[in-house]
Amino acid sequence: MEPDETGAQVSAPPAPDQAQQILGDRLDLAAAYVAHLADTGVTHGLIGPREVPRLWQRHVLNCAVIAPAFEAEASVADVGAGAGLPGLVLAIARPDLRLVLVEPLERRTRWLQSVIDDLGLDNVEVRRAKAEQLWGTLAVDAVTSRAVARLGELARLSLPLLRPGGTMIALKGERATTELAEDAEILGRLRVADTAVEIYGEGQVDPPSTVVVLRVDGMAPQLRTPVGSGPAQSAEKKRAKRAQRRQGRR
Ligand SMILES: C[S@@+](CC[C@H](N)C(=O)[O-])C[C@H]1O[C@@H](n2cnc3c(N)ncnc32)[C@H](O)[C@@H]1O
Repeated sequence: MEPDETGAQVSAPPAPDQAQQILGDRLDLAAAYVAHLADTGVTHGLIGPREVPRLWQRHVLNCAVIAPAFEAEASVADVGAGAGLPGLVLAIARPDLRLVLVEPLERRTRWLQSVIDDLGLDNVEVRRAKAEQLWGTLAVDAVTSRAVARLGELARLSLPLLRPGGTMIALKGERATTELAEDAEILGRLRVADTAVEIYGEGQVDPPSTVVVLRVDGMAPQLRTPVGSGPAQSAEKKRAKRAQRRQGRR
């Protein structure tokens, strides 16, 4: 941790070359976003205070390295945007993209909007809703997510937001391959035609970012019942709760 001159915790800056290489001329905007995260992001309960020293390495740069995954000028919905990870980072890193941050909690959507206004970003909007409430109203090129649900449930929520031929890109970390195998049955019911695990940011961030990429034949069906309440799902919920406790999120 790095106290500033007043003793407050501040975010450890990335190595200049590393951040410059990843964010280029968008680095100043990213730094302004990190400053918001470290300040009102913490006081408003969007990010745990213990995350502050690692905002760059563990959160912002890990999200920024997936920016090359998107086609030029693609429309992208970030499901469960929370504090803007990865959606707001992508809007910063790729001004050609059009982002929709989908987040049901009002406290979070208000904070996101205030940060967007302060940064002057014009390629991102906030929608206060659950993903499933937007089925049939959004048809985007790509849907992203991080730390929202395990893969099967995430696919159920996200795939109906895609246009035919669109791509779901989920930041999944080391459990990517396991969840693909464990949730194969529900992915089949959702008409997933192609699956891949891709690594971004090798040699740029440690660890590099692992994403699951899903493509559907045509439109995915809208399944109203949440996926799974079996042992795997319960284990995932426990993992998510432990992670939230660790991060001190409310
Ligand atoms: C653990 S947070 C992760 C936030 C952010 N993606 C990150 O990586 O820090 C999960 C977020 O998903 C949101 N969420 C939960 N269910 C959702 C749903 N059905 N549709 C959209 N967002 C949802 C929650 O409100 C919360 O902000």
